[in-house]
Amino acid sequence: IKKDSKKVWSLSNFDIGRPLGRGKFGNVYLAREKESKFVVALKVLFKQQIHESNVEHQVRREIEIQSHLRHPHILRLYGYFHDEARIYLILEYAPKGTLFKELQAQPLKRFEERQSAIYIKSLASALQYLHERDVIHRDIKPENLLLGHKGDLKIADFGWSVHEPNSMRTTLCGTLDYLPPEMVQGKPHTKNVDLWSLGVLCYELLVGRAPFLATEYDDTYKKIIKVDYKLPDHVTKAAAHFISKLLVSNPQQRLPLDQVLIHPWILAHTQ
Ligand SMILES: Cn1ncc2ncnc(NCCc3cnc(NC(=O)Nc4cccc(C(F)(F)F)c4)s3)c21
Repeated sequence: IKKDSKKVWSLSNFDIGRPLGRGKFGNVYLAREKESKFVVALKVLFKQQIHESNVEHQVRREIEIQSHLRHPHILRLYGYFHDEARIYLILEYAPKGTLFKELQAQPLKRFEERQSAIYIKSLASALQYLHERDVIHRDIKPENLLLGHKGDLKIADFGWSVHEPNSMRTTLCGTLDYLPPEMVQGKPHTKNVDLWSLGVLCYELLVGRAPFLATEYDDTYKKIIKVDYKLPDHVTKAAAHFISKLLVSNPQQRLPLDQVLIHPWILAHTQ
């Protein structure tokens, strides 16, 4: 969006298209800015629900953090506006949708090692950019990873991102699947939580399900604390080694991002 970022936007500046996704706080729609014909995604958040869930501070922080980020693998937040009932986020449109949808579309519901390594490398470089700015994403999962028109990965939804270091304040809701031991135990946590999630994501891309999946909430809890996961036989030794360096209970012992980017499994599949 070329206009100066101080511009005050309103709904009348946009033609609204089809829904792209539905969320707890509101839906996201394809939209086109009328003057420039620039296509965006418009995420609508209902103030009532935001207020009831006491996450106003998170929306403000998301806007503050993401509007200053510029990286090829981070979805742009171009701006925002609000009316009496809703907050609108003006987002970069990702034509190939979520990685979650792409994963479901795979014949075996999982990716080959090469494709998985390409996604993981893109994500690791985006996380390196965030961590250099002391930003922790904290919500890395296939639903929050989008694909550009070339199938290139983009991290989205900074609704849970914070500046490091941090101790959990807002009660967690939704799936535990991606949370590291220190967060499920409500301990203060650092950017190393994103390294754990990178390992969980790598497992899910290669296997087709999350490593600590369980039917009961507290079974997942127990498996996370014990780092209790198994890898199917089709996963190569190099991939298994890579995952084992990230799914480590002690946050300090997780493979740092600069090592992730030169791990033999990543180098073998991406040049
Ligand atoms: C599905 N899809 N397909 C193509 C496509 N192209 C672009 N975007 C899409 N989807 C939207 C992706 C998002 C980006 N940023 C978000 N941010 C957010 O959702 N923030 C947010 C929400 C609820 C509560 C809170 C908080 F803080 F109050 F807790 C914060 S959602 C697309």
